[in-house]
Amino acid sequence: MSGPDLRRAAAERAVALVRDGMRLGIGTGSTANVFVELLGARVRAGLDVVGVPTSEATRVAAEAAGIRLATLDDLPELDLTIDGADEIDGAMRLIKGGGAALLREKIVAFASRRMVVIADAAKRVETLGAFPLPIEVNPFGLGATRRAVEAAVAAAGCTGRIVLRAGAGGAPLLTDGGHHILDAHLGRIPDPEALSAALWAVPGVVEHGLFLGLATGAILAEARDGAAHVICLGAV
Ligand SMILES: O=C(CO)[C@H](O)[C@H](O)COP(=O)(O)O
Repeated sequence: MSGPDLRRAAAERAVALVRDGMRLGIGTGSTANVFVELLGARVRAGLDVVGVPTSEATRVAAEAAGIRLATLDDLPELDLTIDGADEIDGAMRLIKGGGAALLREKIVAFASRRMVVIADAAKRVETLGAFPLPIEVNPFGLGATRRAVEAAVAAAGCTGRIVLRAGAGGAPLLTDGGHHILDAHLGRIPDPEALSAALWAVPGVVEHGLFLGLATGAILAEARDGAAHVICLGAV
């Protein structure tokens, strides 16, 4: 049983949640890509939905799959968002942004009545933080913002390296919004709410990858007895 099999199992369960007429938020990443592929097959078989993609990469994939797309200007309220995650804890708090799409992902999730996470069950953790926390920052004043982020991280009881994420070619990565990402290698985040508040207080921070109180459900796939099984958390 491989990672791709588990991603497919979670995405298959998620696509079964989609009903005719739904306004969907469509996530980013390898698991969300499988969802896009499966949703496209249902659309071609006659399902009528409209989707808001959370990244340029997802927009391209969804268009190629034949999914009708809109923006949050056209559709400010969505019925359901399906997205991946880098970590999920027992309270369905998430770390997201491994694919650098956290800003649009959070805007779309916030505009959505329900957000269901799809992931390999290996992403489930006791305490968030083993996955480096992505922090999206404005390029202006990067050095000062970085210092302020380090202070905010310390004030929230965390320690660790803050690394500017590089893109292809080694230059600092630029997100779809034209920002940089600082990855905070914290190991553990004892109080995600405190860290969230501390980061939001830094002017150059555009958004961070802690998704707190946004996920309403999760579909996690694990291998058991040579087959993929899904575990559902929350309302799915
Ligand atoms: O937050 C994300 C992108 O910004 C992704 O949802 C997250 O990185 C999980 O990706 P994958 O399904 O490829 O493991």
